[in-house]
Amino acid sequence: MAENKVSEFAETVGIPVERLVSQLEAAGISGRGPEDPLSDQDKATLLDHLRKGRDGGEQDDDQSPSKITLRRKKVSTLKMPASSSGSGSARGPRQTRTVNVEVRKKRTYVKRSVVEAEESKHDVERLERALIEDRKRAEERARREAEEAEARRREEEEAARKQAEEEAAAAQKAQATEQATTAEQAEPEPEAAEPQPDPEAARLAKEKEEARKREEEKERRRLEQEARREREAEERAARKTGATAPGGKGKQKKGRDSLSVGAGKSGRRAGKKVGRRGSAVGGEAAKQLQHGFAKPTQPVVREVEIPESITVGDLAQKMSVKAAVLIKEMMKQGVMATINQALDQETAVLLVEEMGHKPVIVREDALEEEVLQDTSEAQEGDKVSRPPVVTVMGHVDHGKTSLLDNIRRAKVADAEAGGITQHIGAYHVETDRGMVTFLDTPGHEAFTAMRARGAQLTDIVVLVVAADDGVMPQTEEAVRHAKAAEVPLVVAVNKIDKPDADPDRVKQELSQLEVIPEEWGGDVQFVHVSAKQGQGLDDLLESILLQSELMELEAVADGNASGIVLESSLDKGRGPVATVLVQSGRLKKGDSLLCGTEYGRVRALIDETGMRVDDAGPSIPVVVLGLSGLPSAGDDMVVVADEKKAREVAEMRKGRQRDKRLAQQQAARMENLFSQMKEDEVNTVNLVVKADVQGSAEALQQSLANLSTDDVQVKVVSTGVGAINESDVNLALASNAILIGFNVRADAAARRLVQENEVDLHYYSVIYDAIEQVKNAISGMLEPELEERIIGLAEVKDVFRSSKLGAIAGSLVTEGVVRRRNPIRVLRDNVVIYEGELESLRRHKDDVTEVKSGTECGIGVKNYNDVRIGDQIECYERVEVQRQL
Ligand SMILES: Nc1nc2c(ncn2[C@@H]2O[C@H](COP(=O)(O)OP(=O)(O)OP(=O)(O)O)[C@@H](O)[C@H]2O)c(=O)[nH]1
Repeated sequence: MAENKVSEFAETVGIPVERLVSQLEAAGISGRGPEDPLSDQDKATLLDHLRKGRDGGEQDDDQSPSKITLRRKKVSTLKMPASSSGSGSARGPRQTRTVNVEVRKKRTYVKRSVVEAEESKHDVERLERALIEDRKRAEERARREAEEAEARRREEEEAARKQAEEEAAAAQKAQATEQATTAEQAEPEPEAAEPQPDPEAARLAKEKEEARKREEEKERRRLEQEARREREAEERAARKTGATAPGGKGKQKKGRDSLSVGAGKSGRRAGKKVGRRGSAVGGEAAKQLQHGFAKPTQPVVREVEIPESITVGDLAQKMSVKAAVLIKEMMKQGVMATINQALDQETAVLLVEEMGHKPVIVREDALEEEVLQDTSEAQEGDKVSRPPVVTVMGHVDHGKTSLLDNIRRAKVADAEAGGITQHIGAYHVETDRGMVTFLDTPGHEAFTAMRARGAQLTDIVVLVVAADDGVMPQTEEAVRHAKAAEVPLVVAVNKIDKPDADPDRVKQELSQLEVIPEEWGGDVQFVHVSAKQGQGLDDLLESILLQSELMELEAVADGNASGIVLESSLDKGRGPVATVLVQSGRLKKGDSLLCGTEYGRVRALIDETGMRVDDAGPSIPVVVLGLSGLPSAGDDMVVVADEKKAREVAEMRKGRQRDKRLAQQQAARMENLFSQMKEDEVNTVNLVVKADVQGSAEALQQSLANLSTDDVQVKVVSTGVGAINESDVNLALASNAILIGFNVRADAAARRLVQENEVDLHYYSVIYDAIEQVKNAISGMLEPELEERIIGLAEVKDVFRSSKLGAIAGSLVTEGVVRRRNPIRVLRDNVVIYEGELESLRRHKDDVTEVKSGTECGIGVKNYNDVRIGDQIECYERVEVQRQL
């Protein structure tokens, strides 16, 4: 920038070129000729060097004399003859005079360095002057450039402002029309969303303009600061190159403060920079501002990704609106929500559309679908016929367990408490005619629970009806459930061995439920059996297989297996154990499994007889070892090629389940609130259920919840598998619930807690008992009903009028007893014409409390004198009757 040649600079400074060159050499800038360029940096280095030289010279003076003066004195004698004039001759001979001559000489010797220092001092002064001039010129130039840049910037700003105003006005018009349709949606700036008159737009533009100016001023200051920092850095660098004489530090600093070559240079550069950048920034800013202003005038349509569940707060954030705005929008739609409330995908999509954005549904189950797709593809192959899966249903004690037991040729019924089927499992039996798989369920509860989860397992329902008992409530329910699931029935008319067995009655009663026997023209096979004696069982199996043939049940027998989880439990030694029913493909040892929210590799397969097997084909139930946790009954089971993917899907499902549970809890809380507000009359029985296996827990939950009536709500707060522990007791305490242990007991700690807090704990080993007892408990909670009972009736035979007592009906008690204190009704032709109470009851002028049938009496009715001969007076009482469910 301020570079010039050495010769030019020597001329400016006013010293010979040779001296400047030698000074440069001495300052460490060697190899410079008169025509070589000299940079500002070089000048600064030279100046520093010279200053040091000067300062160093001064210091030398103090230590040794800079000059020596020598003085020399020479004295000589000169004899001169006296003068010969008249007066002196008369007295004596001729005389000589002696003259002393003193010659003095003085010489001063000056040290060479002092001379040089003197010269250097002059040089420094000259150089400083030159550099000051130089800097002044540079500053002047920078100032001019900055002014020019500022002028340019102003022009551009003016142009930008005008353009922005024009655009604002145009956008304002456009928005006014748009306002009508988009209202206040999708506008991040509320003020921009409102229609405004033109002056308002101008004001806004002005405000924007001012904001922009402030911004630019800030930018300018930043650039200046940057320049200053740069300058200082350069100075520091310059100082480093010449910093050798510590003695001169203080002065050097002073000099640096007063004069800086770097400052001039940087200042100019900074000036230019500001100018250049300033104008550039000004231009950009203008563009940005044009854009920034125009932005809110149009609705910003965002693509909003919506997962399966999202909170109100998160959704608002995705749309770049405040949560309050979204909540307001929801209120408009009639939904009251809080910021943390979870919304399902459907609702979220509606809201996003409502607010003018584009919903993008995030398919979290893409991976899941891919995994399942792989399995179904791996199952492709020829379908072969498969064994039917049978569920046995029927009324309690009609012989379901005995039947299954007999078919299986195992003594299950005897081993079980109460002789009632408890474990929900499955087993398959081989017959001469083929294979049949039986689901060992306690009735229709588990069947329905499975169906509720979308798991259609059962191909055929065997309806057990005791021939001596006929169709009972649970028989009817079973029929209803089977029909709802469109599963064909085979009726086993059981206990045919009993003397009072009446199979025709069974047929009759079932046909009323539209279960018509084949021999009566229907399509249902009726088989007479005796589970106890094993009679007719082959016929039953044959009928089942016949039915299954009609249904042409088929499945792919090879490839990756898929099926349904029947039950699961935690085995101390073996970890999570799950019974699965293979529906398609072949499940093998070593397969990677995905089971609901669990995954794993099949470590072992065990059949219903406890034997280890290598694989299991369609319709075969098998116990699987090696899962990560306990899947739920009804969960899908699939074999996947990639265990890692299975794990990912399982984790994802768990997360989804958690979200769903949270959403449900939220809903439940609100529901509770509302229901409490609305019907504080409703009593609630809370239950905490723990059972030995998942299936029993679910069956209990279902059955108990079904006991709910309009007056009493039965809520199963929690169900679980395993012993009752402290946390269960705490939960029961917190929710004021009754604890139910089904085939499980409380551990020591839990027992202590139960005793301390007097928690209601009941153990059961028969589902029916559990249900009955809860039912009784609920009955106790029902508000007793008030029932009216007529206790006596009297016929009016005559009417006496007394001034004191009014009308007195002379009556004969025809039925029961008429009591003085009980309420009465007056009936005329069996129609109630008055309702009230007795004023007086007399017999032979004596007041009595009651009059029995066949006795005459005088009855005075309070506040009623219109009693007539022939009327009847009915006496009744109100009694509380405990209601039953
Ligand atoms: N005489 C006779 N008794 C039978 C027959 N089948 C079952 N029983 C008896 O009926 C009672 C109930 O039989 P279960 O098999 O336990 O009845 P269930 O339907 O399984 O009962 P839950 O599991 O409680 O639903 C038992 O005492 C059996 O011995 C039969 O064919 N003849």
